[in-house]
Parts: sequence; structure tokens; C-alpha cells
Amino acid sequence: MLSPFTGIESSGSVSASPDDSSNLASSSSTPPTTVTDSDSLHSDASKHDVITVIDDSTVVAIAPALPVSDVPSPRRPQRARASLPVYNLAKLSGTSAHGKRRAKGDIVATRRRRTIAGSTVTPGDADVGAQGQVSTNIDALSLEASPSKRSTPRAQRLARPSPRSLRSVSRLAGPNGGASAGATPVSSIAAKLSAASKRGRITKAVGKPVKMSRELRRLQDTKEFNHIDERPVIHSVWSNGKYVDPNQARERQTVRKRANVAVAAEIKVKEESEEPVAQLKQRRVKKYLSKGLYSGQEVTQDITRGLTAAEKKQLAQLPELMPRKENKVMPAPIFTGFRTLLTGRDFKLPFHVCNPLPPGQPKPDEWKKMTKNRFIGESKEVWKKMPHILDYQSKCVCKPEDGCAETCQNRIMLYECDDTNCNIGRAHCTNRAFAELTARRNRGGKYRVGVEVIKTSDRGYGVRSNRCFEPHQIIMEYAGEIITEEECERRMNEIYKNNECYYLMSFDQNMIIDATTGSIARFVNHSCNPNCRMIKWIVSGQPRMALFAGDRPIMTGEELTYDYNFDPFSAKNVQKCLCGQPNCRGVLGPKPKGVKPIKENINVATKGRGKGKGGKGKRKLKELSGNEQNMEPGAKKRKMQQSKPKPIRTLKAPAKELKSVKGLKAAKTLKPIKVVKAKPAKASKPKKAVRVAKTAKRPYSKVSIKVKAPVKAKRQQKKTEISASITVSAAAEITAIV
Ligand SMILES: C[S@@+](CC[C@H](N)C(=O)[O-])C[C@H]1O[C@@H](n2cnc3c(N)ncnc32)[C@H](O)[C@@H]1O
Repeated sequence: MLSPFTGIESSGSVSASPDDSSNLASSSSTPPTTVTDSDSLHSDASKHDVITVIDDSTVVAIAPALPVSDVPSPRRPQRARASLPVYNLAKLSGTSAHGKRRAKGDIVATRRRRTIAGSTVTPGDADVGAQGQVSTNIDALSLEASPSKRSTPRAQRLARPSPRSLRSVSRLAGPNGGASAGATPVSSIAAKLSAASKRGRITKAVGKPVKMSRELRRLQDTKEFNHIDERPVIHSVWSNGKYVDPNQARERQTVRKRANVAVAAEIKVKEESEEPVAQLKQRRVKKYLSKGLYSGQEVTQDITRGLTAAEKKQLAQLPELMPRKENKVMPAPIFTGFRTLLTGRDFKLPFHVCNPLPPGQPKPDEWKKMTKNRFIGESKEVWKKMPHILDYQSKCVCKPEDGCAETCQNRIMLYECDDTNCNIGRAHCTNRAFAELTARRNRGGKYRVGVEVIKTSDRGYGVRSNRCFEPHQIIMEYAGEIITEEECERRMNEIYKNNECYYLMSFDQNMIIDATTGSIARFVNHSCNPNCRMIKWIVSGQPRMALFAGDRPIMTGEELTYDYNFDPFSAKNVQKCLCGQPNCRGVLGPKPKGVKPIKENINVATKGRGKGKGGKGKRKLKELSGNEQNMEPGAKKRKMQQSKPKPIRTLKAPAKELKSVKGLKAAKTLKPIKVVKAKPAKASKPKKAVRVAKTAKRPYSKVSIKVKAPVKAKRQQKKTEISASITVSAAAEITAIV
């Protein structure tokens, strides 16, 4: 037995059959058997898109008028579906939240819920639903709708007659095509629908307005109805079968973000703290080039091509082209030398870099340093305080542009300029060597002093430079104790009798400088080809000895030497020279008799005077003994005036030589100052020296060293011989000097 509801459904004529969908699905496999089927087949709309709106009022009368059994089913028997889809429009349109409304007498409780399949129709409403459905289908048959009236796809879908409606209409019409009993109210239903469509917005099939349910009509102005979302759509999230609360998830996300930030900060701090270590680890090992840019390049050109045999032979003898061992040192890139020449500049390497003293240098013991001369014993009383005072009464005649250079009379006579005897003043004068030395020393620093003691392999201690010196530049003063000859004798007999080296140098006024306690200059060794000269100058009226650079500049690290010019007085006193120079005389003094002395080392001034070879010892002896007949008259005057043997000749020589070489003017200028004003001779001092020399047996030999000091002005002719005596002990025991 079928209930009205089930009867309707089984007939498939009233409600939309779920099999419509099956029709669609089977269209490809099952040919159409009825018209409705054909319609159904040709419909391209899915059943889900069709909304059938049924007016409650129109449905009511239809159901009883249509007994289910009377309506033959044009369809072949089908199996009923187990379940039907139910669509909740309120939910779909988003109005379910509004709840049930009651307005204008609408009884919500009795209102039928609209569904597509009509499965939710209450039993009491079954007839009504059937009628409503019929009316809808009738509307759908009305072909008034035109494509132009379909404003939107949605409207098109709504207006399109569904296969169900078509089928139901055909059923309602009966097999004869005439209207059945149920067809009577069709016109009234259509009119009702037409009236309803005026108010409703939704138009149904064939362009005719379809009456909307009141509920929908009330809602049609709402945003929900128009699908306008104001609030964010929050979708529920399920994860692994569990519901995820969005609030909790947000909190968890925030917590996770914070944790991530904290971790990132921690990592950053860690990285920063670990950075040096990482850098150390990542430090790359530097790769050095083992060869130069052009290393290994072969000479492609035959440089001897086109040369004669003789030329080739000559070329082959060039040391540069001699076959050599391969140089393993990395060569400089090509044109380096040329580029250096063009763009290079002079520079000095720091001395401690280029030439440091070898480690473990012994220091000389028993050496008391003294940088200034000091009178000892009677010497102070015997010493004439201002022997050169008269020389300082006139000034040189230099001009500022001359700068007291080589033509300066003071310079020629080995007088240092100062405020009393200089015409041009300190700013322009260049003849103030001792003043310059004092200033340099006062500034301090061992590289300003410029010398240091070294231990030589075979000559005891020596001195070397630790800076460069220009030619004729003052290096250091020979200072020590100034003693009389008597005191010198006593010291040699008593104090220095067992010494191998003595540091005694004949000075001025027959005095002797004992540098045993003295300046560093006492360590300067002898050389037959020296780079320095020991010269006595008159500074502020007082004699002072100093070591000067020779004619060539002195480089850093060179050993400083001067020619002792020993006068051994006896062949027994001769000391072997170990200077190692090519022109070495072999002995510290002049060459022994029978051997021709090497001329280069003989004083030029001596040669200029035409005096003999190897006569210095004799001359010294004569000077010491007061036999000065061979000396120039002027020189004798000068000697007497200055009470020193060598400068006498020195003064005389330049005056004579200047006449012939430099010009008479300078020579004439010299005369009134230095020679004409000469004092009467005092020959007592040299005699005294002889007396000293004549003393009985001594355990040492007295040797005289002559230091020659050429003056800059026309050196070869104007070189003046400055003599200083040095008394050096010899190990050999000799008898008295005669
Ligand atoms: C004034 S001292 C020089 C400093 C000395 N070398 C020292 O160690 O104190 C002179 C002595 O040094 C030695 N001497 C200096 N130059 C020499 C040389 N070229 N050949 C051999 N001995 C030399 C000689 O013994 C000489 O008597």
C-alpha cells in the first residue's frame, strides 16, 4: 500500500524524480524511449541547478484529483533510490541563522519545507505539494519566455523547464493529450503564479515570473540573499580527524612565531659569537707565485745575428752574456727596471733592517767614554788659551751666495766660521762643521750620531757607520784627555806598558790627546785606502780634531777608516797592515826602504810641495827636533804662530797654490790675515818634543801619524797637510829614538 506521498513519488509525475539525474547519467548508454526522456536527454542543466518553487496554496487541490493509480507511468520501471539528496535552501542562502519568522499570518509550524525532491513534505501537505508541482510544471510549459528576457545565466537556468516538469505536464495531460480532471485548475494556478511573479524576483521557466515563497521574498533584500558577505567566512578546519579551533590555532601560531623569533635571535647571537672562529676556519691559505710573470721565457732572438766573428767573440766575453747557472730566483716582470727609473724615487732602508749588527757583539771593556777634550795635569797651565786670537780679528770676505764654500779663507785655513769671523752669518754659512756636529748630537739618537763600534775579525775593534754621510761631512770628534808630553811618557812607562794598543795622538801646542778615556773615534782603524780623514780645525780659537768623510760619500754599514800615516822612526816598529785594500802598503806606516811606496796613499800636499817619497818620518823628526830649514819661510812663521808643526805648511801651501790655480785675489786676501800678522817664532815646543824622544830606553816606539786634510778648493793643488801625531806603542822593545 502506498501512502499519498509514496504514491506520488512512485508515479514520478508529481515530484521531481531523482531518476532525472540517472537519465542524464545514462544518456549515453540508453536511447530515449519517451518524449520526456528525450527532453530530459536534451537538457543540459543538472538537476541541482533547478529550483522548483511551489506555492503552497496552489498545491492543495491537485493531489486528491490525481489518483496515483490513474496516472500511467510512461517510464519503464526503475528501482527506487535508497536515499535522496536534500537541499536546505535556507542554509544554502545563508539565512538559516535567522530562524523561523512569523509575519503577516504565516504559520511557520504548518509551512512546508521546500525541497527539490519534495521528500520533506509533511503528510498533510502531500496533495498540496503535488498541486504546486503541477502548477509549476504548467508554468514551465508556457513558452512565452524569450532569450532576450533571460537577463542572466542564473535567470536562464531558472527559466529553463526541467525535464521533470515536462514529464509531469505530459502525464497531467493524459495519454490522449487532453486535460484530465486535474487540468481544470491549471489556468487559475497560472494566473496565480503570474500575479506572484510581479512581486517575486525570481522568474521561472519561459520568462514567466514564478512566485517566491514568502520567506524568500522577505529575505530577498538581505545581504545573505544576495550573497554579500560582510563577515569573513570562517571555515572549520579538521586535521587528522580532529577539529581545529581557529582561536587556539591562532594562539598556537603566535606562540610558535615568538618561539621562532627567539630561536632566530639565539642563532644570530651564537653566530656572532662564533664568527671569529668561523673566520679562522675559513681563512684561505695564501698561494704564492713560484715564478714571475715572464719566468721561463726563452730568448727568441739571436742577438749575434749579423755580427762578424770578431764582434761575436767580443760579445761573448761580456760578463753579462757569459753562460751562467740558471737563476732560480723569481725574476722581475719585464720593463720593471725601466719603469722604476721613470717612476721611482730615492729612499733609504732603515739601518736596522738592511744592516743590523750581528748578535753577540762584544763591547769594549775598560773604555770610558768622553766626548769633550779635558785638560789633565799641567796641560791646562801650559796650554795657551787663545793662541789664534789675532786670526779672529778679521772676517772672511764671502758673500751670502758663496755660503763660505771652497773659497772661504776660514775654510782654507781650517778655521771654522762663527759669529766673530764670518761675514755672511749663520743662515748662509756652510763652514760650521763642529757646530753642526754639536747640534746633531744634541738632537740625540744613535742614528744621528751615526757610528757604532764593531768587532773586526783581525784588527780588534773598529767603527762603522749606521747612516750615510756626504763627502767631507763631519762624522765625529776625536776627543780625550789632553796631556803634556811628560805625562804621556809617564803613562806609557807606567800605565800602558803592557798594552797592545795605545790611543795617543799628537795634538796642538805639543800636547797629546790620550783617548784611552775618550770618544768613540779612538776605535777607528787604519786603511791604506781610507774613506775618512782625521783633521784638526780651529774652532772658536781652539784646536779640535775630528773625523770627516773623504771625497766620496759613505754608505750605511761601511767601516770607517783613515790613514794613520804612521812614522815608525824605526823599522822595528813597523806593524803589519791588515786593511786588505788593493793598494795596501803592507805596513801601518810608509813602505819600508827599498820598496816603492804606493803613491795614491801619499799625501797630495806633500807631492805638491815637491817633497820626497817616504820622507815623512824624516820630516817629522826634523820638525820634532826643530830642524825646519826645509820648510817654507811663511810656513815657519805660521808654525811658530800656532805652535803646531803641520798647519804651518798648510797655511803656506794654499797661499802659494791659490796664486796659480784659483786666482790671486783669494791668495792676497789670505796674506794679511794669516801670514803677515804672524808672531815671532817660538821654537821651544818642537825641541821639547825632541827631548822627550831622546829619553833613554823605552819599552815602546814613538810613532808619528800624519793626517792629511785636503781643502775643497782645487783639491789636488790646494790640499793642505794637517799633521797630527799619534803615539802608538809597539810590542817590540826598542832603544831610544835618535
Ligand atoms: C787606535 S787603535 C784602533 C782600534 C783598535 N783596533 C782597538 O781594537 O782598539 C790602533 C791599533 O789598531 C790596530 N790596527 C788598526 N788598524 C789596523 C790595520 N789596518 N791593520 C792591522 N792592525 C790595525 C793596531 O794594532 C793599531 O795599533
